[in-house]
Amino acid sequence: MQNLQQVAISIGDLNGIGIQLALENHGKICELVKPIYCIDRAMLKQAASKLNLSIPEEFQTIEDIAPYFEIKPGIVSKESGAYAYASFCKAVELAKAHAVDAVSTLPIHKKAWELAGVKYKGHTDALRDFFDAKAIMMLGCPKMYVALFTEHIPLNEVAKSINAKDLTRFLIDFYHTAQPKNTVAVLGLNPHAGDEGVLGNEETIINESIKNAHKQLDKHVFTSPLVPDVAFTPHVRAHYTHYIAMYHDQGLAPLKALYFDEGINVSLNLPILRTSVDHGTAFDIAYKGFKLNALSYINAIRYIRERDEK
Ligand SMILES: NC(=O)C1=CN([C@@H]2O[C@H](COP(=O)(O)OP(=O)(O)OC[C@H]3O[C@@H](n4cnc5c(N)ncnc54)[C@H](O)[C@@H]3O)[C@@H](O)[C@H]2O)C=CC1
Ligand SMILES: NCC(=O)COP(=O)(O)O
Repeated sequence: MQNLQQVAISIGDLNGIGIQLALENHGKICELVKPIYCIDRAMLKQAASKLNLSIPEEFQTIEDIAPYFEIKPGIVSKESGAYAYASFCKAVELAKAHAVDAVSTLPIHKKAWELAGVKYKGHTDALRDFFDAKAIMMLGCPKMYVALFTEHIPLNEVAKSINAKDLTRFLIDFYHTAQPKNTVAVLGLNPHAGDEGVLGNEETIINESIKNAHKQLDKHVFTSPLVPDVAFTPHVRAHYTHYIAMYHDQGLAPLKALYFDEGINVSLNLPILRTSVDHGTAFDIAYKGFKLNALSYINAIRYIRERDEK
């Protein structure tokens, strides 16, 4: 039998659903990889007891992640934010030291990170800084992946963030790291992709970036800016597996409408492999005995396994 890869799993916000996913799916995860959970035993026991779940055998944990605190299901808290961040940092530390082959992250709450004084909006943002690399956030599944040119910024900053230098670099990095086999659909920004300048001009910059990228790659990879409200209709989707969106909800609203259950989040263009679930902390259903959908979590781990097999 093939040696399984070791994967550090950061435990996410312990007031949310991540720990239930980890406990309930340990058996399935162990068929794919060897997981190491970045959580102290005492915190694990507290969570398992609150969930009324037993701790599976050979559930490998790590001590001294962060101070013990009382789990408060569904509550945004500084303590839980600090623990989630420390757990993520431990997972990255293991990957940096080559003690694991990859990292997979359970969901964190952005406000809890902020309350804990964490300066990053999310994992991707932090990884960019940790590795001084231009990480690319891509979510999806083999039927449809969407990479985000801008992500966790306010909407009123999107248009001014679109410039040819950064977008050209992004397109080239995306091509090298996502390795798309087919033409990649690039979205315009404005309604009707600007309608030849009637409704905005950012498409001129997007077009220029696409041309620059084609020249530097010496191949034709990307479409011209597509009309965003048409780009995800079934007959257009039939032509593409990879999309590039100019902002978060332009890409993720259609993706999650179509593939929320099975989708994952992958950080491209980094020296380590990091995947994640595509959903958040789901505080509304945490510790309430709800049956969770675990497909995103399992697929996030499966992606790591399949990358190893390639
Ligand atoms: N990978 C990560 O760390 C991510 C973190 N977040 C963060 O999570 C927090 C909460 O985000 P929301 O917008 O409320 O989205 P959410 O994904 O936590 O919840 C949206 C809806 O989907 C349901 N849901 C989510 N995952 C589920 C699962 N596995 N099984 C069954 N139902 C599930 C929830 O109950 C809720 O009704 C925010 O701070 C957000 O930024 C959001 C996405 C990814
Ligand atoms: N919308 C994706 C999300 O919020 C997760 O971001 P990250 O934590 O993977 O950077």
